[in-house]
Amino acid sequence: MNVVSIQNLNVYYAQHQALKNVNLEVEEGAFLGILGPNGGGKSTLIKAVAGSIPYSGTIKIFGAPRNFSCLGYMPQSSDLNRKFPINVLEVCMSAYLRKKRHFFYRYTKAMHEEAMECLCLLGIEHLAKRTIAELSGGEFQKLLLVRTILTDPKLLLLDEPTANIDPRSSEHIFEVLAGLNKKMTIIMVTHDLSAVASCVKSIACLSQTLIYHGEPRLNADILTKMYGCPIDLIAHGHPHRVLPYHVHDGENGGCCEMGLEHRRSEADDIL
Ligand SMILES: Nc1ncnc2c1ncn2[C@@H]1O[C@H](COP(=O)(O)OP(=O)(O)OP(=O)(O)O)[C@@H](O)[C@H]1O
Repeated sequence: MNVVSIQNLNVYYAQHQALKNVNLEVEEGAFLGILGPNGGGKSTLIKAVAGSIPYSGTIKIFGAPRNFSCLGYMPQSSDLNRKFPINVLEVCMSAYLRKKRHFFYRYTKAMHEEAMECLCLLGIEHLAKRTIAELSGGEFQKLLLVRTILTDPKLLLLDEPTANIDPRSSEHIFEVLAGLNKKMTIIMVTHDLSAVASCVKSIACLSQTLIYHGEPRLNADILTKMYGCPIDLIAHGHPHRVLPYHVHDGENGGCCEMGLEHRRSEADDIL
C-alpha cells in the first residue's frame, strides 16, 4: 500500500516556483531520504505533505487527502520560536494532547514514564526540567525528535533531524530511526550522505523537479543534474555505497573520480 501518493504537485511562493510537477509514491515501510541542493524544494515537499503550505496537485496519505491524524512532522528547528516558557518534559507531554478525547483529560504515570524513556533514548533525560530557551541547538533538535516520536505516528516526516547534531549523536539517531522504521514509514530530508549510506532504503533527489527516485545509489548524471557540479566537489569523505567510486587526491586534499560503472564492483568489495 502507498502511504504517500503525490501527483502533479506544484508549489509557488509568490512568483517563485519551488516545486514543479512532482509525482512521487512512497510505499508502506519505506525509509526515504530526500536529497538536493539548497533551495531545491526539499522542505517545501515535506511541508506540502504535512499540509502546512498551499499547493496545487494531489497529495494522499494512506489513500485519503488531508489525512493528517497518523502523521508526525518534525520541522527544521530554526523555524521554531524558543522563547515560549515551557520545559523539556512539558514539551514531551504535549505530544499526548493529540490523543485528547475529553475536557478533563489527564496525563497518566505511564505517559510520564514513556516520555522519560524516550528522552533517555536520545540521551537528554537530564534536561527534563530545563526550559527550551536554555537548550543548545542540538539538544533542542533531539527534543523535537523525541516529541515527534511520542505522537506514535504511522508516517514520520523529518526535516534535517541531524542538522545541528555532532557525528556520534547523528549516528545514534540514525540507529534509533532504523529501529522506528520497523513500525513506521519515514521520509527524511537530509544533506548527510552518511545517513543515506547507513539507514535509508531509497532516495528522492529534488531540484525543483524530481530528478530521481529509487535505490540509494547516485551516479554522475544524477549528481550533475542535482547539484550542477561533478562528483569531486561533493565526494569528500562520503561512502562508496552512495557515490560512485572515488579516491582522495593527496595534492589538493579533495577527491577525484576513478571512473563510474566499471569501478562499482570494486567499490562494493571495499564496503
Ligand atoms: N516562505 C517562503 N517565501 C518565499 N520563498 C520561499 C519560502 N520558503 C522557501 N522559499 C523558496 O523556495 C525554494 C525552496 O525552498 P526550500 O526551503 O524548500 O528548499 P530546501 O531544498 O529545503 O533548501 P535547504 O537545503 O537550503 O534547506 C527556495 O528558493 C526558497 O528560497
